Amino acid sequence: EAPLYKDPTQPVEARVKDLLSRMTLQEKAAQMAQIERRVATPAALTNLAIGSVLSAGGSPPRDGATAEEWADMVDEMQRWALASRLGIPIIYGSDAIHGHNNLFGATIFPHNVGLGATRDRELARRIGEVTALEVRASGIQWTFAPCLAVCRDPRWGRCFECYGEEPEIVQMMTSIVSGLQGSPPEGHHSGHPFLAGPRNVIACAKHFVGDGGTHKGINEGNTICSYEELERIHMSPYPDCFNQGVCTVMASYSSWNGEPLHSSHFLITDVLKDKLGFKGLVVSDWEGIDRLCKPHGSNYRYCVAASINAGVDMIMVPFRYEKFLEDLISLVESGEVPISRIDDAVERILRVKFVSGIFEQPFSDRSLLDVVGCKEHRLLARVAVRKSLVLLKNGKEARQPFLPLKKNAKKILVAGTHADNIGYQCGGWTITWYGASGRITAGTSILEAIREAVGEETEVVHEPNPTASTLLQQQKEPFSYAIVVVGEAPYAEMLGDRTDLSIPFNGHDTLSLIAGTIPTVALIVSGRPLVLEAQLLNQIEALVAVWLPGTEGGGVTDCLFGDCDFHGVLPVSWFRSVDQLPMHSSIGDGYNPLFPIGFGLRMFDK
Ligand SMILES: OC[C@@H]1[C@@H](O)[C@H](O)[C@@H](O)c2nc(-c3ccccc3)cn21
Repeated sequence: EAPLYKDPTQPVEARVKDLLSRMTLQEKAAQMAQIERRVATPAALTNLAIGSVLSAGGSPPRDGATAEEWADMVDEMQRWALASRLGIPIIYGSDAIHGHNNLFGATIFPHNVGLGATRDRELARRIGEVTALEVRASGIQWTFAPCLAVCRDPRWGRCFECYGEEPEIVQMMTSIVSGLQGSPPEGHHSGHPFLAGPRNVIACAKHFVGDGGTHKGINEGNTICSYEELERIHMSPYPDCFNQGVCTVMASYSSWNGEPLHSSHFLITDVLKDKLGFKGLVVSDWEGIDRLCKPHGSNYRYCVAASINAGVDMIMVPFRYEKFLEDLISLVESGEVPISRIDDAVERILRVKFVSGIFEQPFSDRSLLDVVGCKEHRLLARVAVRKSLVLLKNGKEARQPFLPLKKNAKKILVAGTHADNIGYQCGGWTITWYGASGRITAGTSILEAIREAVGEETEVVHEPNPTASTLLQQQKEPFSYAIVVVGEAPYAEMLGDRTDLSIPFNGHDTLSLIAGTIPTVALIVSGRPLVLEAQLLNQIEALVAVWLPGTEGGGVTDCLFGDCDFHGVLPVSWFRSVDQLPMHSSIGDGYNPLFPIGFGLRMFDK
C-alpha cells in the first residue's frame, strides 16, 4: 500500500520522519538546493530531485508571459519532480513583493514604504490575500515576502522595500503574512509553519537580521550595534511573523559586527531556531553563500560548510547546483558537516512542503487565471494608494488650503518626468529586477487619472520637461494650477544606494520653474524622502509624498480632487539634508527633520 508519507491523514511530523528515513544522502542534499528556472531540467528535477526552483526578478517563461504560460511552466517542472524516485514535489518561489510583480498584467500595489504610511494592518492583510491569489494563478506557491527590514538610513537602495524606520511600524504591517498564508487557528504554536490552503502562498520573512541597519545604508553592508539593539530594532518583527506561522525565513546578505549572517551560527541557530523557536526553513539569499569568500564564489566548499553548519537549510544556489551537491556530499562524507545538520535541514524543508499541501495538490489551479489584474484587485490597490499618500503641505496660509483641486478648471498644466510613466510609479521589482521607464505593464498613470478626473471642459496640457516657453502660455490663457510630478527612476538593491538624495532629472529646477509662475502642487514619486530646499517649499502651494504607488494612479487623483481625504503619515523621517543621516526620533532634541516621522496633514477633518 502507499508509503506512510503519502498518506495525508497522517500527522505532518510522522510523514516527515517516514520520508526522511527513505532518502539517500544524495536526495537529502538535492532537497537543500534551490535553482533558477533557466537551469531547471528534467535531469535536475527527476534524477537529482532538486528541492526548489525560483524565478529571479524579471525571469518569466518568456517576456510578457501570461499567467497561463507561467502555470504551464511550473506544472511541467512539477511533473519532472513527481517522476523522481520518491516523488517529492518542488516548491516554486518568486519575489511577489508588491503584488505579483514578475507577472505582466498583475495588480501592482504600492511598495512597502507607502504601505507603512497607511499604518493599516487590515489593508496589509488584504493585500497579502489578493497577492496570494495572483501568485497562485501563475502556479507559483512561494513568495519571498515580506521584507521586514527596518530602514535606519534612506541612502540604502532598498529603503522602498521597508515599511518604515521604526520596528513598531514594521511589526504592524506583518499582518500581510496572514493574508499571504491564511490565518492560523487559535493556539497555533508560534514558530511552526502554517498554510491555510491552495489559494494561499508560502511567505518568507526577510532578510534575517539587521539588513536595514548597515553602516551608512550600504547594501549588503555591516550592521554595527549591540545585541540588545539588534534584537530591539531589527529582530522584533520576526516573532510577529512566527506567531502567524510564517513558513520560511531568508538570511541577510549583510553582516552583524563583521560576521556575515549567512555564516552566523549564533544568529541563525542559537537565536532564530533555538531561542525564537522557528521551525520552518531558512533559505539563503541569491549566491548568498558565494559572498562569504573573496573573490566571490572562491573556496566554495568552505562557503557551503560555513552556511550549512550555521543553520541555513536551503541554498539559493542558483546556477552551479552540481558543484553545490558535490561539495555538500563530500563535506558530509568527511564529517565536516554532520548528518544530523542535514537531517535537521531536510526535516524543515519537508515540514514546509507537507504543511503547504503541495503533496496533495502539486499542480496549479487554472480556475484562478482570470483573477490576475481583475477590477476588484485593482480597486484594492487604488484604496491602498489613497491611504499611502502623505500630505506634507496644503496652502501657504493655514486658512487657505490649496487642495482639493477643482475638477472644472478651464486649463491646467501637468508637468514633470513622472506624470505619465507607469514604470516610474511602480519602481523596482516590477516586470524586471530593477524596473524600467514607460508602459511596462497594464495600469493607469497619474496623467491618465487626471484626465479621467477632470471635466470635459478642462484643457489638460502635459509637459514632461517644461521650459520657460511653457510659461509663455500663462500670459495668453493662464493655467488655473499646475500638478508637477517628479521623483526617482526605478532601482533595486545596490543600484539604489545613493549618498546624494536630490530629486533626479533636475526635478528641483522643474518645480521651481513652474511654481514661480503657476500655483503648483508638487507630487514626489520616490522610494524614500528626497532633498527639498526651503525656498522651493515656500514657492509651492501643496506637497504630497506619493512614494511608489504601483499601477493604480487613480488613487492619487482620488485625494488630489477631494473624492477622498489624505490619510497617510510618514513612516520615515523626511530629512533636510543627507548630512543629518542617519537620523531618528530616538535621538531626542537633536532630531531636526523637515517633517518628522508620523507627520501627515488632512484636507477635511481637522
Ligand atoms: O530574487 C531572489 C532574491 C530576493 O528575494 C532577495 O530579497 C534579494 O536580496 C535578491 N537579490 C537577488 C539578486 C542579486 C544580484 C543579482 C541577481 C539576483 C536575488 N534576490
